[in-house]
Formats: sequence, C-alpha cells, structure tokens
Amino acid sequence: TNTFDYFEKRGIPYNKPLFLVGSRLSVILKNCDIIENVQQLYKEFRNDKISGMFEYKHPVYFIRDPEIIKKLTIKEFEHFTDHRLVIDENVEPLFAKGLFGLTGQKWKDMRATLSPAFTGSKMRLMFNLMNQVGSQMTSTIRDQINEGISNEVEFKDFAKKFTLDIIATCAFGIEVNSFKHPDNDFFKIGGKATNFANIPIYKLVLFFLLPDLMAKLRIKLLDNDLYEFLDVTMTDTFSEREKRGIVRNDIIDLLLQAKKGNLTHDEDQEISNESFAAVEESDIGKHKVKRNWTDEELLAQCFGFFFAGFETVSTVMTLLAYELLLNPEVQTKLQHEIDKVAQSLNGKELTYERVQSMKYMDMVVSETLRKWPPAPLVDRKCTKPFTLEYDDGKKLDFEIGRNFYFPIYAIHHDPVYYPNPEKFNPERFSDENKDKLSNVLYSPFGIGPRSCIGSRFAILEVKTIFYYLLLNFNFEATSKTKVPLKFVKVPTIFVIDGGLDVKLVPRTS
Ligand code: HEM
Repeated sequence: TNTFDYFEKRGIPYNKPLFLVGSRLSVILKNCDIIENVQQLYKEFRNDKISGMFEYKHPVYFIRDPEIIKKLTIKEFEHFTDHRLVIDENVEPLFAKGLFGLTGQKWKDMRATLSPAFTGSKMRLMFNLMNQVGSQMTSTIRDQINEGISNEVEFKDFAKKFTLDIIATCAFGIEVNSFKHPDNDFFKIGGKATNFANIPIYKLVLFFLLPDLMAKLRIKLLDNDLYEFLDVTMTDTFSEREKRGIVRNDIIDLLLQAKKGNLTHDEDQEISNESFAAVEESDIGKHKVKRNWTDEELLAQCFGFFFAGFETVSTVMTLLAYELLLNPEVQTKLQHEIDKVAQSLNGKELTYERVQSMKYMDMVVSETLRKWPPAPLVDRKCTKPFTLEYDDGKKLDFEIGRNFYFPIYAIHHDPVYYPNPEKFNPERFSDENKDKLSNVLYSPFGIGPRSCIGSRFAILEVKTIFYYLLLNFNFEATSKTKVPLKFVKVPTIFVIDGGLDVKLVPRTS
C-alpha cells in the first residue's frame, strides 16, 4: 500500500484502492466486463479532466479530456513513446520483441522498417490474397449449404475462420481453407492461443503485480503451442523464400525486403479514396532506417500481426454482423451498393479500387468501429519526465515509468461528442458529417505515432469479406440470437458471451 497516497499528494481525484487489487476489485471478482469497467472509470469523475486509479499497486492516470490526450500522444509523443508491457523478452521473445512490445529507439527503427509494408499501395498488392480468401471461402459456404449443411452459424467462430485464413496467407504464406479443413493446426492453435478469455484471471493479476517474479520463474503468459508452431513454420518459410526467390506480395516478402534495407515509403503512390478510419503514418514511421534485423526479430513481427489482427478483426466482423441484424435497412442499403459494384464488374474479379470506392461500406465499417472499438482502453508509459500544464495554472509532473490510459470506448460513447451514442448510425460518417470528427474523438486504432500499423489491412479485410458475404447471403436472426449482446466478464477485450447466432439465407440473383 506504500503507493496509495500518490494521487492524494498531487491533488488528483482518484478511485480509492484496496490492498493488492487497487481499483481492480470488480474486474477480479468478474463483476463487470471491459466495457462496463471503462464506462465506470470514465463516469466516476466526469467533471475532472484527469483522475487516478490503481492498477493493483501501481498508480495510473486516467485521462478523459480529448485535448490533453492529443497533447500527450501526439505533440509530446517523445515523452510517452512506449506501452506498458509486463512480458519479459528473455521469457517470451516472440511476444516482447513484436512492434507493440518494443521500446525507445528500437521501436522507432522497427516502426520505420515495417510501415512501408502497410501503405495503400502495398495493400493494393496484398488485396489479391485477401480477395482469393473471400471469394473461395464464400463459395465453399454456399456449396456446403446446398449440400444440406445448416445455414445457421455462430458468427464469431465463422469470422475467425476468415480472419485466420487471411492472416495465414498474408503474414505466413500458408493457404488454408478453414471452412473446408476446420481441423487445420493453424486454426486450432491460433484460436486457442489468442483467446484472452482463456487466460486465468490470477495469472493476469500476477503478471501485473509481480512481473519481475514471473520473469524470474520463467512463467509465460501464453501457451507454448503457438510459439512453437509459428517458429517452426516461419523459419522454414523464410529460408524457402530466400532460397527459391518466391514472390507472393505478402508480408513475408516485405519483411525480407526490409531485412535487406530495400523497403521504403512510397508516398507518391499513396492511394486516393482512403478509408475514414485508417490512420496516417507519422514522420517517425516514414524515416529511412538502416539496421540489421535478426530472423527472430522478423518472426516476432509476424507473430505480433497475428496476435494483434486475429481477435480484433474477427470481433469487428461479428459486431458488424450483429448491427446488420438489428438494422435491416442498413443491410439493404449496403447490399444495393455491393450489387452495383458486382454488376459493374461484369463477371471480372473484384479489385482494390472497387472496394475502396464503396462509400456506404466505409460509413458502415467506420460506425462499427466507433460503437465497438475492440481496444476500448489504450495505455502509454512516460519515458522522459514531463510537466503538463492545464486548466490555467494546474501542473502535473509525469515521472519516468508512470502510465496513463485513454478511454477510446468511453469517448466514442459520450453523448457530448456523439448524440444518441448507442444508436448505430452510419450517417455520422457521411461526407458532410465526418470532417467534424477529430482524430481524438474518433480513434478506434489509437492515436499518434504509436497508433495501429495494421489499420488499412484490417479495414480492407472487413470490407472484402462483407462484400462477398452480403453479395451471396442475407443475414437474419435465428431463434437463438441473443439481443442485446452480453460480454464475458474479462478485463482485457470484448468476448461475446455465447457468441452470435446468424442465419445465412442465400440470395437469388
Ligand atoms: C479492427 C482491427 C484492429 C483494431 C481495432 C486495432 C487497434 C489497435 C490499437 C488501438 C492499437 C494501439 C494504438 C495506440 O497505442 O495508440 C494497435 C496497435 C497495433 N496494431 Fe492494431 N488493430 C487492429 C488490427 C490490426 C491488424 C490487422 C494488425 C496487423 C496486420 C495490427 C497490428 C498492430 C500492431 C503491430 C500494433 C502496435 C503498433 C506500435 O506499437 O507501433 N492491428 N491496434
């Protein structure tokens, strides 16, 4: 309890901590899910721009004010470059050495090495791989329904198959059709390893409370299965590619180019019709870097993409499906747009440009990410002392190692910024309305130089899959569909309790 007077001394309102658990009792007792937790914290001191909470024994600032969030994450980024990570790189290197876990200069260099792989022009090349997954998998589903297999699906599991196949082909060079071969190792191992709901709560608490002890005892947060599987698969793939000079325009190709220092930001080729939610790369991500990366460091990036992109994208897809069930008029309007694109293609393959041209699709995806941002709370760690001046004369000293949170979910649901926030309303992102939204009020992919590197990849994936699904099927609720959705009471991510049952009714042309 020696830290418990931290906010008192600084005159910051705070959530009274309890021995060992700090402000986290309701989470540990599983009394609330991540959304309820973020909303409680946001509303508790609603008139204060900054409040305090205790993550177990650690004091953490909770920043509610958009202008202060912007200042700390963008203008003063150099003082807050890192995330808080409780995983030791000697124990779980593939996790800790991924972009999310890297710190300081190494993070800057890796970000600059990787960011050219995620520009619009690289996404255009990678689109062919995503397109193949979308079109092949949808026709497998249609065939299966024609053969008499039930058209009622649990959508989260269904969406995971799509996202897993896309990550497998784009980041690992492996082609698996998880609808045809649901028992493939990639799906079995990946699904288990990335499900945070499977991590026992006591383990999470110990990692936050005693990270050094966990490292000394060499206890891992995640199962070994995934590390071993990806390690073997990827090491073979890297050497095979280099030996045979295979080019697939996937992330492995780009990493191998990056390893040789041949990958640069091609700004002149940036693509128009950018998705609204996509984040712009900062100058840090665009600087030229010459650094030799080891195979392990490159493998850690693939692992990181897998980890960051599998659960998040499948969650967004499931919540988008949920909103289409509840808002049939949105589904119909979206299908009109899709049908028009399909007609204009006249039997030819879907292209990146056509996907990007769908305005209503972009509005629907943007609104899904507003209402359901899969990362409801994001953190930063102070890496250089900083004094914040705010509210005409108030001062707050951030010392090295101190963390703060900014609550993406709560800002996206604050009626001051989004009137009637629980209503799913894609019109918020119409041409007339969207420009009123700043990058802090709308930040499903985080803010500033450290924001999500995979935003374009994620959005393209969702749009491509929904193009094929809605072209082929109407989504309908079944007698088992639960409304409203409930979430498993875990403190980390949205996990839909009991999943989402959807009936896929084949459309007749
Ligand atoms: C809808 C899906 C996704 C959402 C909502 C999402 C959201 C986020 C958020 C909020 C962050 C932290 C940003 C910050 O601290 O300001 C992040 C970081 C990151 N995301 Fe995503 N993400 C998604 C999909 C993906 C995909 C598909 C990939 C990879 C292909 C990816 C790779 C990463 C990486 C590597 C980071 C760490 C970036 C860094 O520290 O420099 N994400 N993401």
